[in-house]
Amino acid sequence: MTDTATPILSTTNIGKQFGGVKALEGIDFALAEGELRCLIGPNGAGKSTFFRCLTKQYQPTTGKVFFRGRNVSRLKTHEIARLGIGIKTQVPNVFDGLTVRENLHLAASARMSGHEASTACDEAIERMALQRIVHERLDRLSHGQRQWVELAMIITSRPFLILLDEPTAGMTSEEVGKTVELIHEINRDTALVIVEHDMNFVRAIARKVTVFHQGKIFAEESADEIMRDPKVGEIYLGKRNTVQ
Ligand SMILES: Nc1ncnc2c1ncn2[C@@H]1O[C@H](COP(=O)(O)OP(=O)(O)OP(=O)(O)O)[C@@H](O)[C@H]1O
Repeated sequence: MTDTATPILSTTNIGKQFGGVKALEGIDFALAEGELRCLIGPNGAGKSTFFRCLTKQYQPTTGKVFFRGRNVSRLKTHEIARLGIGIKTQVPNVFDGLTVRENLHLAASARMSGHEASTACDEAIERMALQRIVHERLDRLSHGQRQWVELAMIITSRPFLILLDEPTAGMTSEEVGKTVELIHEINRDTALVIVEHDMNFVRAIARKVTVFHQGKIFAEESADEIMRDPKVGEIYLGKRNTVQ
């Protein structure tokens, strides 16, 4: 097998049980280098649990997680972050009283020093198009702008892979549109896994989609095929239909 065929991230037989509840069962998942994958599924399907097993917020009950060919099953969140996985959960991870630039500099300084950190901040500001707000305090920004700052903070560490939990939650449709552009920019050199409810966003991202249902992978197809698949419509709506 060549290096390019080795997935950047994979799992074998991931399961998670909460007491008597099997939230996840037998998840075999593989993400190629540079891939952008959306995880979707109806409420309670197991997406968030799987996301948390990947980020190590949860320790899976069964199975293994591999990152760049290395078994990372026993590592903690901060340890996989150090290996080059950027994580954005739904819990804000910014300092409200600091400016955009100061937040970015703090994020970059955790991994690199002086000049290198400044360069990483400049790059992130340009790539996430934050030039106009770089001296604004975080508490003065809109919800969408704060999310973009968090994306910029993640890319200052130049991760190989980014895991995002519902990045467009609470955004206006205009903000969702801009986020699509920013995600595509990030995906030029970084693989991404995105848990997402907003089907317009998933359609716009237009890559392969993994559908969860009742703790298992139900389907794995292109976004277009998923939207047309009546069986996927059925699990969302409880009847034969397509995803809206
Ligand atoms: N901490 C927990 N304790 C007990 N049961 C849990 C816990 N977390 C999740 N579950 C259960 O596991 C199953 C999967 O939940 P999960 O939150 O992963 O689904 P989801 O696809 O992310 O749903 P949503 O879109 O509503 O967030 C559900 O039956 C849920 O009730």
